Parts: sequence; structure tokens; C-alpha cells
Amino acid sequence: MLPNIDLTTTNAYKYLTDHFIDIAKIDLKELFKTDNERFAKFSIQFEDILVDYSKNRITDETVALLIQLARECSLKEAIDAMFNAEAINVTEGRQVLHTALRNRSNTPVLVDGKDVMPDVNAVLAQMKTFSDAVISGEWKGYTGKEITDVVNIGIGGSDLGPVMVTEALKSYKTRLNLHFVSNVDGTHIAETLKGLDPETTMFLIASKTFTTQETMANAHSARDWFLKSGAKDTDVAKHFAALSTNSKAVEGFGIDTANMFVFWDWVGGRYSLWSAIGLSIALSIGYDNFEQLLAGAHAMDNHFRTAELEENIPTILALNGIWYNNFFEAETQAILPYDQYLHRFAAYFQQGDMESNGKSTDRNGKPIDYQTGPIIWGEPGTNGQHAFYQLIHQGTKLIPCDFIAPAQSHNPLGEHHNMLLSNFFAQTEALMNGKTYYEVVAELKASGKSEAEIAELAPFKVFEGNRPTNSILVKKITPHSLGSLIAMYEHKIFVQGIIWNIYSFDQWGVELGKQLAGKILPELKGDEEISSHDGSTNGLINQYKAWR
Ligand SMILES: O=P(O)(O)OC[C@H]1O[C@@H](O)[C@H](O)[C@@H](O)[C@@H]1O
Repeated sequence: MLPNIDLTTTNAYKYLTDHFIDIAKIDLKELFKTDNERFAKFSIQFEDILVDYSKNRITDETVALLIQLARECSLKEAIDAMFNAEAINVTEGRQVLHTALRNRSNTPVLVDGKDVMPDVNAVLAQMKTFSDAVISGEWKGYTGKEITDVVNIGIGGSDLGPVMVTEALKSYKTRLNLHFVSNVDGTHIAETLKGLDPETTMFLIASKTFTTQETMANAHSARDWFLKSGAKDTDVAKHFAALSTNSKAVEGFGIDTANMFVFWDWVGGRYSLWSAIGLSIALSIGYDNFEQLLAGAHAMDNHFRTAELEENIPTILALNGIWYNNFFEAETQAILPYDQYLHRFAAYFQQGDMESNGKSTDRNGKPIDYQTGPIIWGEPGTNGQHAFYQLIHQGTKLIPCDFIAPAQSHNPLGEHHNMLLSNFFAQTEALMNGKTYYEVVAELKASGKSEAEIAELAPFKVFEGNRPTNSILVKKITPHSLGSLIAMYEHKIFVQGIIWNIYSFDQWGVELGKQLAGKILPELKGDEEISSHDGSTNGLINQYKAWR
């Protein structure tokens, strides 16, 4: 069972509330001046990943109290409950075992007394055989040609992970071209199919439930397009595969069960890239690299499970986030990768984090009166610098930022990477140090400005500083290190959910909109005026009908 503790009733929370009053007055750069060991103390290296959290508004005492908070919330027991296959997804009555999917050590994982590892390994073997055959060209389409293009049709967790990883690992690309269709907007599939040849295209229908409206609509349109080319129903088997937990629905759609890659309801959608949902990844980078991705995640799982809380990277990142979220009242968390390949990383963790921890009911079913999950956002650097960093540097809001960068580029081109990384280092330094009024005046004087000009301009050029950041420096983005990095954030989310006393593995908040859309859809069919909703919704529907 998961612990059930209201964090605001813990001793640590009370101490942190008092401690916050002192810390709120302290300038981060002063903390560096008075402690030469700060970087060594507040950074952790795990394999090829260095996490520097020293540029945060914390002292030894802050960290000790946050660790105490984690202990009082029984974090260690919760971690064990997840890995030991307890049904911690209580509102759905399920275990949470994405860690079993990447359990490369193959230690037994018992679900209702049965070891799931043989099934996990059997699907991995099936994925290997299939991806090897398609990549090598041994697998032929219905006219005997090799497959050149693979279209993954899925949405949410059946799309965002594979998109993010195939983009992040593009430099490991096989000869296959990957495409992703998610939106029910017909434009998405129409534009994707425009450049494709039905004789050489493979579709992966990725859906845990195999009932998701968007995915089913796109899957049917894909099949219509395929059959229009002259292919027969019996040819579908050579061009369609399904990745799902719902075998019945897959059969109903007409996909050969031999082309079905299963996973299980103990895998959450947003944690499913490690499962059969990762087939597009295996096709895109080759099965061996997919296995490396799993191995990297497994290594981070072991770290998370065994490292002391003080040395435990996901725990430290989570506690820092709680410090800003619940004491500084920061509303958002930015994820800023200085790596073009990671351009979908923040989008991926928007679902990972916001769908997991965007909750306001605690584990007793009671409304919560403290803050839970932050708004996650971000874009790659340096692009973001020329767009929204103004607000991070000089706006009125406190935005804790994670900066991520690889030390080695896959494309070492002249001075590009040094230029990129000089910006990475400069930004966290600038956010911490800021620029005082006196520094601004001195600078303006040196540039030859008059006293009057200086007095007028100076206030606008001041940077308050004292803005917190984590720097995550990765030796190189490889399948292995990316696996670790993703698992690191997954476990960070887990820790925060435990401390906020919420259920992180359900997503009831997405249902209401789906339900209402289901009611509205038949109303859009005819021309008659609609009056069954509120004035605004009626007005909008009727205008839509008039204009379409
Ligand atoms: O994989 P499925 O069943 O089609 O679901 C896709 C997505 O559907 C959404 O409704 C859920 O909120 C996500 O968690 C999920 O990933």
C-alpha cells in the first residue's frame, strides 16, 4: 500500500515553512561566495550524466529538511511498493510496472503470483524479429517491394514518447523513414500520406485501449487509402501492425494477430514507450539501440531504487521542485534542452508530468488545499533565448528551469557546439547573478552615455538575478543515456506524487471532454438548430453549422 500522509502535517513541512522565511531573503550568489564546496556538495554524477543543482535557493539545512519531508512521507516504502508490483494505481486497480519492461537483469516481477518477465521478453523477441525483417528489407509489401516508410498512428502516450525518442536519436536512424499521425484533424493524415506510396508503407496502429477516437479514425482512413491503391483485404497483413493491450479490438479491426504486439494494463500510456508502443523506435533506430534505451532506463531504475535519498537524483530533483512549488509558489517548471535533437523533450514531459500530477484530490478522496503538479513547458536553446527568456530573466514570475545539454555533439560542425554550450553556461550564470543597478550604470558610463541618458535607461537594464536552475550535462545523447534521462524524470514525477499524496498513475481529468464530444458529435450531423447546451455552446455550434 502507498503511504497516506498529508505533507502539511509533517514536522519537516513546519520547519521548512520557518526556514523559507530566512531563505527567501538570501541571495544565491552569496551562497557561492561563502562556500567553496557548494558545487561538489550539490551535484551528483550518474554514469555519463552530471546533475548540478547547486544554483538553487537552498542550503545544507534546506536539503536536510526536504529529505526529512521525503522520509516523513515514507518515500522509500512507496518506491518499494512500486517496484514490488503492488497495485499502487488504486483508482484503476492496477500495478505500475513500466520498470519491468526495461528490467534487463530479468529478476522476477510477480503480478498476482506470476512472473511477468517471460511475457515481456517474448514481446521484445517478437519486436526484434519484426524490426530486423522490415529494416533488412526481408519483409516485403503486397507487391513484393521493401518497406521504406513507417507511419505510427497513435495519440498521447502512444505518440509523444516514440516521437520524442525517434527525434532525439535521429543520428542513429535506419534506412526507414518514420512518420507520426496523432491529430483527428484530417489534415494530419492527409498531409502525411501525400508523399507516401501504399506499396512501400507500413502502418503501426498504436493504442493501449484500441478505442481512442482519434487513433481509430486515422487507422480507418489509413486502411481506406491503402485499399484504394488496389490492394486487397488480405494484403492488410503485410502493411498493418497493432500495438495494444486489447487483442479483441485489434482482431475486430482486421489486423492479423500475428502482427499484434501486446503489452499489459500495468503499463500507463504515458510510460509506454518502453513497451510494444516502442516498435516505431525499434524500426527507427534498430532493435539493438532500442535495447540500449531500455538498459539506460534500467540503470536509472537501479539508482533510484538503491541510492540513499541524499544521493538519489530523481529524489533530489523532485524535492527541489517541491521547494519552489509549495514554498516559493512557483507555478511552472521549464525544461530547456540545449540540443536540437531533444526538441520534443519538454512536450513529452508535459504529458508525463501534467497528466500524472495535475490532481486536486488526495489519496483519501479529499480536496487538496496545497499546490500539486506544476505547468511544464519549454523549447530548445538557443531558440528560446530569442523568444521567451526575457520573462525568465526580468519578469515578475519565478520560473525554476532545468537546462540540459550534451558535451559531445553528433554533428561537430566548426564552432557550433562551443557556441551552443557557451549559451548554456551563460544563461544559468546570468539567471543566478543578475546585474545590479551599479553594474548597469558603470557599463553605460563606459559606453559613453550622458548622465541623463544613464538615469533614464538604467532601471530597465537591471537583472534581479537569484533565479534558480538545474544544469544537467550529459556526455553524449546516446540510446543508453537518453533512457536514463527519461527514467530520471519519470521517477522525479513519482516522488512528487508521493509527497503530494495524490495518485499519479490515473488520468480521470481527460474523460469529461471526451464524454461531451461524444454527445455533441451526433448533433453536428444535420442542419437543425441546437438548443440543448448553454447559450455560448449553442451559439458556437449553430454558427459552425451555418458556415461549414
Ligand atoms: O493508447 P491509447 O489507449 O489510444 O490512449 C492514448 C491516450 O489517451 C488519452 O485519453 C489519455 O489521457 C492518455 O494517457 C493516453 O496516452
